[in-house]
Amino acid sequence: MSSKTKNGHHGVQQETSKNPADKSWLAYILINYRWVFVCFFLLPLSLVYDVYHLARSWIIFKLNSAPKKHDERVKFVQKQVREWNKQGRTTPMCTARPGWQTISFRQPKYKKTLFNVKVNLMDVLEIDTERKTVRVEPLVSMGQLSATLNPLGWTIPILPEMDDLTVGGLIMGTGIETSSHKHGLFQHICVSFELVMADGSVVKCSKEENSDLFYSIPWSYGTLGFLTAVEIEIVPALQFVRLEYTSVSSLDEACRVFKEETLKEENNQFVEGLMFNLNRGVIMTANMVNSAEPGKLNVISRWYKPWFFKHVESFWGLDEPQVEYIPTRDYFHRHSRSIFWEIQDIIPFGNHPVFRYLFGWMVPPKVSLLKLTQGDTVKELYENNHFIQDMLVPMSTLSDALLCFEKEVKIYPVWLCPFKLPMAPGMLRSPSGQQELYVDIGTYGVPKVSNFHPIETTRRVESFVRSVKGFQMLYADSYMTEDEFHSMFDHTLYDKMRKKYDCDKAFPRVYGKVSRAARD
Ligand SMILES: Cc1cc2nc3c(=O)[nH]c(=O)nc-3n(C[C@H](O)[C@H](O)[C@H](O)COP(=O)(O)OP(=O)(O)OC[C@H]3O[C@@H](n4cnc5c(N)ncnc54)[C@H](O)[C@@H]3O)c2cc1C
Ligand SMILES: NC(=O)C1=CN([C@@H]2O[C@H](COP(=O)(O)OP(=O)(O)OC[C@H]3O[C@@H](n4cnc5c(N)ncnc54)[C@H](OP(=O)(O)O)[C@@H]3O)[C@@H](O)[C@H]2O)C=CC1
Ligand SMILES: CC(C)=CCC[C@@H](C)[C@H]1CC[C@H]2C3=C(CC[C@]12C)[C@@]1(C)CC[C@H](O)C[C@@H]1CC3
Repeated sequence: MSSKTKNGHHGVQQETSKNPADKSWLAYILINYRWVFVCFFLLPLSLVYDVYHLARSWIIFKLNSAPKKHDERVKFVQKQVREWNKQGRTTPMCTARPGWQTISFRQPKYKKTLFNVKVNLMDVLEIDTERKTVRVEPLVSMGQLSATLNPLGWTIPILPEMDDLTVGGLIMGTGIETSSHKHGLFQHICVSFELVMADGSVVKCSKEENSDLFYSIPWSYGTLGFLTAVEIEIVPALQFVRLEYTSVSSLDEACRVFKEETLKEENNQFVEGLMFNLNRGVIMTANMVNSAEPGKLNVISRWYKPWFFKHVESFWGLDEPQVEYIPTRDYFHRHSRSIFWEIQDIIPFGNHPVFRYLFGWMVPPKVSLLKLTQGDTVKELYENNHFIQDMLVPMSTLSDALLCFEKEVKIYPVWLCPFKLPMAPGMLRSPSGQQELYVDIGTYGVPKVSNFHPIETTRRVESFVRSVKGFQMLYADSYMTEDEFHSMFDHTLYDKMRKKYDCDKAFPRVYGKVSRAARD
């Protein structure tokens, strides 16, 4: 199992076995037997939560109440902001969405002290097949959106894979998927935003209207205004994805094949890599198709199917590329069931066929519920023995970046996802001023190096990323100083918009929200 430490212990057990005397029996049980709580309590609860949400969306969709209610809901957001103005603008604002519900790694501390504004807008508003757009409210999740669009034969061009990611979070933060080499980041498929600003007014922006505001919203983390609706591009969705797995056996080969496949933009709608160690990986390329070759269909969402990353690993070492067909929606959410590979630290036997056949239909536990119930002991354990980061680096530095991660954390699998960074104003400026090819390197798990230190190691990795003109995804822990943060992200347009829309007293700055100090 990838989470075994150097000396062979499971990551979650490492802490207790090192210092058994330090831990009370309760802590020991909480850490080593978290699976008992997860399997018998969280899994059924997650299921109930999902069924409730699905039923609610379906009823609203069928009753068509969402479009009519939208204006009313926006007025409620405006009312709260006007109230805040009346009260003398004393404490800055943030959304009232509780920290445990978010996918971001930490529970934001600032939620307890800032003025909380309820932005409970969670419905698909309109699908316009003529203009090829879908209009949604910010709490619409990726699972909800794919369930709505796919049966109608549509999808958004970039569908980040975890079901519970929300449109608002993906715009105010960022979103990426294996189609990003063609379409860019989530922000690049957005057509327009509707926001409630600090003075309570509603402002719409797009490339044509209030374009400065439009370009400064992505990565602003809710510090320019409250998002109330978004128009996103849609593209036709075919029934299946034809997936080709190519095994690579050295770092050079991995980087070469990954780059070549990414550059074949017209041939490959989706490109992804999983490295199982520095010299062993599988590069996947995929395209949507309408039919599957007989005997090659693999419905990976079925409850008894193995975790997707394990399935991918089984292709390593094969001489010829292997082909299979996966239903499109299953492909989009292929890493949801195993929370990438994080589930193996939570339910260590979760990929065993007996478990899959008996209980696989309840998996995964919801990230939000895991966060809510983790308690201080497990939180500390993750803090000290775990590393969750996505670093966006230029494709030309992929090999160096993988070497850096090997030296600093040695966590595998490593997720590789290419994306194009178009030339556009905003926080994420391409250093050359031209469109550039980047790659997201995702590392989630227990470090296998002896000198891992959560702060120092992360700071060294952050420093490497800055040195190659890369960017850190900010849902995870960032230990950069404010100056370092400013050297990574271009704040020029952001500062201009903060001034224009009088945000200083209204919202914290981005750094104030994403730095480790602002999070529990
Ligand atoms: C969430 C939602 C938003 C809507 N927004 C608008 C709107 O902005 N303007 C407007 O004129 N009508 C809107 N409608 C009404 C929709 O166009 C009617 O429900 C449609 O005319 C139903 O036609 P049907 O019975 O032939 O299709 P059905 O066979 O009932 O439609 C197939 C599926 O597509 C869904 N659907 C169809 N059209 C839309 C749409 N435009 N947006 C979202 N889902 C759709 C249906 O709810 C159904 O689930 C919306 C409906 C819903 C559920
Ligand atoms: N494949 C991918 O791309 C993946 C992306 N992620 C990351 O996860 C995060 C998204 O998680 P999610 O739980 O959806 O979002 P979060 O609730 O974590 O929100 C992220 C930020 O967006 C702000 N925000 C959200 N909605 C609004 C709104 N309506 N108006 C103003 N600000 C808003 C939040 O502000 P506030 O603090 O005020 O609540 C917060 O600062 C992103 O940071 C993303 O990068 C994680 C996994 C995979
Ligand atoms: C694909 C991209 C860009 C990112 C994927 C990141 C995710 C793998 C992580 C984002 C938040 C993480 C959390 C956990 C696992 C890994 C993420 C989903 C936990 C569920 C791990 C167990 C802890 O008790 C709670 C964590 C919450 C956040």
